[in-house]
Amino acid sequence: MSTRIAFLKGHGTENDFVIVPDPENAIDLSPAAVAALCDRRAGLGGDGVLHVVRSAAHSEAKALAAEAEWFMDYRNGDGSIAEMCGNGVRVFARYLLHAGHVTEGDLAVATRGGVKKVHIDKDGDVTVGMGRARLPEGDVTVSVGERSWPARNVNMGNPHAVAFVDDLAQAGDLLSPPPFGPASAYPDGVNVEFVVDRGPRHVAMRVHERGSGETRSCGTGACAVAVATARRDGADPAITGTPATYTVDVPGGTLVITERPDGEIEMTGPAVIVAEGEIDAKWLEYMAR
Ligand SMILES: N[C@@H](CCC[C@H](N)C(=O)O)C(=O)O
Repeated sequence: MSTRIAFLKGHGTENDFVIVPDPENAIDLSPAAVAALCDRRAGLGGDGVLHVVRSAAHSEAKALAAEAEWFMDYRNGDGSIAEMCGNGVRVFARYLLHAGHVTEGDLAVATRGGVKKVHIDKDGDVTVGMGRARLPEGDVTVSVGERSWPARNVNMGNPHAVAFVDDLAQAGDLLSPPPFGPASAYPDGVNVEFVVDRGPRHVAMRVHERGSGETRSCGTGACAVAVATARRDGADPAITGTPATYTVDVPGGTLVITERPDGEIEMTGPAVIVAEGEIDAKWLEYMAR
């Protein structure tokens, strides 16, 4: 009899994930296995995988086990590893509630970007403390085809290049082939956001994610956009002493981002579980061969 592997499907503003509960870290999730799960035609389909592991059972999270029982072992759709996924951590928390591992309210989740504090609301929204943004100096340019734009370099634990454009369509129908930031600035690749103004402290963006292609939302990307827009607008909470809140529309919904005077950034938005099921371990083994 073949072994079954449980999975769930979830999304945060349509940034969608295959969730693989694996408390004791017993499943071999090779990059090829992740890519097979995320394949939208031959697999389940997703922008990435949320591998749900007890911190104590994972070499990268053991040291965080006293602070956070669960580790989000996040993988991009192509199987690569990323430091952080903002929508992922909100969907991860929604899964923990769904599975009865936690109750509504506050919890901590271990990630490669450190321990994140999460709040699960009764109304369905999930808020995550994303930490502080770093804004490395240096000129960055992003290009799509023949067009190029200057961009702001923002690090949210993972790298982002934020470009302000006149019209989101300027970046093309589909952000592929990938927009390009100078290789020297991003030796490990970069996520690229294109941004337009919608109103006071209100913007809209499209994103091309490293390791996943164009997605319908990116949480770390929305935070990078909020910070880049605030600085462009001359709003720096560390100087003004007042929080700056931006509404960021993404193709898959809306995220609300607040940067506080101490630099800490909070992101709020929906996180949904849409399905659950099982796959045959032999199928995964075959696809990952
Ligand atoms: N969609 C995510 C970001 C996932 C990681 C990114 N593709 C990277 O490689 O840095 C989010 O919601 O933040």
